[in-house]
Amino acid sequence: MARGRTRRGPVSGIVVRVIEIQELTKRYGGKTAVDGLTVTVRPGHVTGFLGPNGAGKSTTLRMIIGLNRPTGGSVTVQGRPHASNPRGLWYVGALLDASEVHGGRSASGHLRALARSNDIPRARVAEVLAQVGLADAANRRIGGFSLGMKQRLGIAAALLGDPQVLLFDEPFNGLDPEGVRWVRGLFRQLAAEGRTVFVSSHLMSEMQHTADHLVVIGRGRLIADESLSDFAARSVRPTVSVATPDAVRFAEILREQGVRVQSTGVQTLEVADLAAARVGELAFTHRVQLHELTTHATSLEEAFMDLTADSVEYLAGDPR
Ligand SMILES: Nc1ncnc2c1ncn2[C@@H]1O[C@H](COP(=O)(O)OP(=O)(O)OP(=O)(O)O)[C@@H](O)[C@H]1O
Repeated sequence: MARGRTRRGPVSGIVVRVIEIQELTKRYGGKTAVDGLTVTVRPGHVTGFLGPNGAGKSTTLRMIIGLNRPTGGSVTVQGRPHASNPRGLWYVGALLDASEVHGGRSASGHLRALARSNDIPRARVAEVLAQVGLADAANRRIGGFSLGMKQRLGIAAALLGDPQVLLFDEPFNGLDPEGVRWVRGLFRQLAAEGRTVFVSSHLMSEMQHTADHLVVIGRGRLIADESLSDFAARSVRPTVSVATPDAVRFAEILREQGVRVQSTGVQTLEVADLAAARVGELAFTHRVQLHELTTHATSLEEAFMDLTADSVEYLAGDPR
């Protein structure tokens, strides 16, 4: 934080960094984009906000900062509706749509305008441009920026007011692998500083290396709100692939033990909920010859797709 600044929280002397979402609903005509969502997003974590396309993530983020007005329910940041916070960027920094910037302006001109309208010291502009790696592009027109550079500029704008609450909508779009690694490190650092970091994505593969807590929605409704490790423990079940010339008999033996078995080919089986060592022991006891015994873990991405399968709005057609 810039020297000499004092943070004026909503309650004198106390900084509340939490986002409280209560029964939040947004309808567009007959379409319900967000449907009675209740979630608390806490400080000190990177919270991943996951859901398939059209699940209502962007609409929720826009309602958090008062850009969209809820049809029902409420959302408060640091104890009050954000739209009523004067000098908003001191409280909440948000990267929503990185392409929504004036292409004719320079990067530093864009940030200077934001700083001016939010009463933020001008010195912060150079600080945040350096922080996101755009110091050399400070005077270049945004219109010539790549999508990745626009994302970095959007992140710089979010950091400008040194806020305790940060929202990022699909921040990895357009970033190269080095950019992705950098953003992950930045989010972890911001959370370690005790800030609230809420990051939307429709890809679990992006979130599993970024977030430590997950909020999953589908069709505007809450599906899961738990730590990444709890989600993984609950949903990632190892399966064991078995290849044997005696597949039919071995499947019977396993079923007699109460084990779930599926035939995956003439000589192959997939065994659920039983460790490979135990499968091997049973084969040995019953003199079943094994050609292969391999453990697979379902990926978190598969678990996420299973979880949200009923809420996917846009399914690709059969490519025949
Ligand atoms: N201004 C609007 N007018 C009408 N419908 C809208 C509007 N904004 C969003 N919607 C609809 O609300 C639903 C939720 O959209 P939203 O953009 O919040 O989803 P999302 O989870 O952010 O999706 P994505 O990952 O594709 O960005 C979608 O069905 C969308 O078509």
